[in-house]
Amino acid sequence: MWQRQMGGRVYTEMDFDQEETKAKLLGFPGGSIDLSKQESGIAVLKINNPSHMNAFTGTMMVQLEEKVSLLEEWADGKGLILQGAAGTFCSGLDLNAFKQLSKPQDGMEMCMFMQNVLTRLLRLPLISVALVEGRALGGGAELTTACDFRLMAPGSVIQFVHKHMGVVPGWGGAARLVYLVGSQNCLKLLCSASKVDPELGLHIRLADGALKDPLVEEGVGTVRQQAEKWLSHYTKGPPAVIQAIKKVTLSGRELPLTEALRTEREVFGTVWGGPSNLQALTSKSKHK
Ligand SMILES: CC[C@H](C(=O)O)C(=O)SCCNC(=O)CCNC(=O)[C@H](O)C(C)(C)COP(=O)(O)OP(=O)(O)OC[C@H]1O[C@@H](n2cnc3c(N)ncnc32)[C@H](O)[C@@H]1OP(=O)(O)O
Repeated sequence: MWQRQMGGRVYTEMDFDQEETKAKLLGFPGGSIDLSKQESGIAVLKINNPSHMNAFTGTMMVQLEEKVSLLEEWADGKGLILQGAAGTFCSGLDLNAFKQLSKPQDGMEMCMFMQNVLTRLLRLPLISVALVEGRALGGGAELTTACDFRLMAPGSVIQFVHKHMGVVPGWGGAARLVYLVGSQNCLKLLCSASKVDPELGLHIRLADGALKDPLVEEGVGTVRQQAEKWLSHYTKGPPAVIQAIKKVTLSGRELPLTEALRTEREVFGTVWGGPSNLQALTSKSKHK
């Protein structure tokens, strides 16, 4: 159950032919998703298509799936920052691809593919942060909700513009948004397609932090440095323990209580009597 719920995807081969969808998506090229893993255990995933405000092409969807697979296997990983290239987050689906995927069946297959990938992204045993600079529009706004936390840079905007496009979120963004801000705020954001700036983001709890402007406040570091510092408060310690914390949090969030409790026991068993636990006991640590 744990493997199926936590590691698994939403849709299986019974629902759609993932390989056929991948092949179709690769027909919409442009941009890339770049992964860099740091020794600190923090990785950065970069959405890279700056000439189109980091719009998401089919190739980028396939590359995101590949990079998520690599991160699932990263034993030393603790944290992840999702960032757009060139000072902006992501302007959503590449509208050129949209023109060619406009049949409902094509749209649903793309949604199934993206829901699988973004669910796996959210379920990574890493503490993940979307670093929002510039704009996160449409599918880009949905992407921000596939991370554990959102940090907003000065002047940044998250906007669920779907209504203006005559659609609703399809990459799982509505389901995750309800979880984050509640159904009342979700309805308001989707029905108004209004802009969420850092102040509003903090108010409705879509954002977990507002970053400082390095051009205005001296010595605060770039927004990326600020995000790394923010994340480092939550990733101090050995990877096995940080990953275990993410797993018990996810199981509490996703599973019925009895299953969540069983999962918690299993995860507990992976750290109890482990090196960090024994070291803490022998050093008689005090929590003053
Ligand atoms: C589930 C997916 C979801 C849905 O189905 O609803 C979507 O994500 S749909 C896409 C939602 N996003 C948009 O509609 C974005 C539309 N674009 C804009 O609003 C503006 O381009 C903006 C605000 C992102 C940037 O405006 P600015 O004036 O700063 O720059 P430009 O408009 O000149 O943009 C530069 C360059 O980028 C191209 N661009 C921007 N976004 C997209 C996109 N989503 N797809 C394809 N191309 C995009 C824009 O056309 C310009 O290209 P150029 O060749 O220079 O004209």
